[in-house]
Amino acid sequence: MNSVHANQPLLRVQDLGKSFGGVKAVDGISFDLYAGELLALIGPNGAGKSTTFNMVNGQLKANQGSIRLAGTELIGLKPREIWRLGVGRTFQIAETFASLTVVENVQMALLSHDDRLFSMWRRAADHERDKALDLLDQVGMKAQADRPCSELAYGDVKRVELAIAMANDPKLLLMDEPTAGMAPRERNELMALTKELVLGRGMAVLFTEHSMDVVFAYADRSIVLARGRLIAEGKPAEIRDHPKVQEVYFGSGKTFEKIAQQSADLKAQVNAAVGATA
Ligand SMILES: Nc1ncnc2c1ncn2[C@@H]1O[C@H](COP(=O)(O)OP(=O)(O)OP(=O)(O)O)[C@@H](O)[C@H]1O
Repeated sequence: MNSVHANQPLLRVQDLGKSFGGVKAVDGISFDLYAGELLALIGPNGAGKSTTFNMVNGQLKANQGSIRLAGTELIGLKPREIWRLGVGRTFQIAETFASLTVVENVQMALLSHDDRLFSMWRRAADHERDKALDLLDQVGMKAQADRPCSELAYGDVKRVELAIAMANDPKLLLMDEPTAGMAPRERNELMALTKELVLGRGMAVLFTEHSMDVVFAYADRSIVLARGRLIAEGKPAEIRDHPKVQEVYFGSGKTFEKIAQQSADLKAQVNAAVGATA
């Protein structure tokens, strides 16, 4: 399945495993992720998605296997070291500083990247404001730079979170349920923007997602976990038609065909309405 890629993978995960007591939360999974790709990590509840995610960002230490970023082994490194190597992640709304303005939030992130101390905050108001504005421009939020984050609509907060994640100039961005709690139109706009950033910056995104319409519309490939094992990998159509996926993931009567059609309809409507490029 990876033979179409001429280059080396940015992220190479091999035989990765993690147990909690007797539970094998992740049981020997392997996958590759290439620059310029959005890879969805999907599967039913308890499949091992969060555990996998947290091993990649260093919050959890793997029991077995290997996670290499551009050839560098990440297992054993601290989360901050992994972040410094270029693995970023988006943080939820509660973790932005709601009382600060939009641009100040991004400046805080730039400050952190440059390893300045929080106590230097008084000088941070001037810290790389232009760079912060440029990041906000990339997510379509420059015009709202001086508004407090607390006043923003939810979809706009998500855009600011993306700008904050970009401050570290990540090679790999991890997004945990990026569209949770969003309306369909907002979901599509955020994912279209994410795709633009991936292509524009040549980075890669690994994201978990429960909304299959988002996965089918925006993921270049998906990997499917069930009970800690990787049961399928491929493009949306390959996932949709995979018998094992149908068996373990969709016992609910909601067919892939319906979801795929909803996803295509929704994307077409949004593109027509906002002129978005996906
Ligand atoms: N800290 C922990 N201690 C013990 N068991 C854990 C821990 N974290 C996860 N597990 C178990 O590991 C398995 C995988 O959990 P994980 O949270 O990775 O799944 P998930 O696919 O992210 O699920 P969800 O979609 O519900 O968030 C589950 O059986 C879970 O109960």
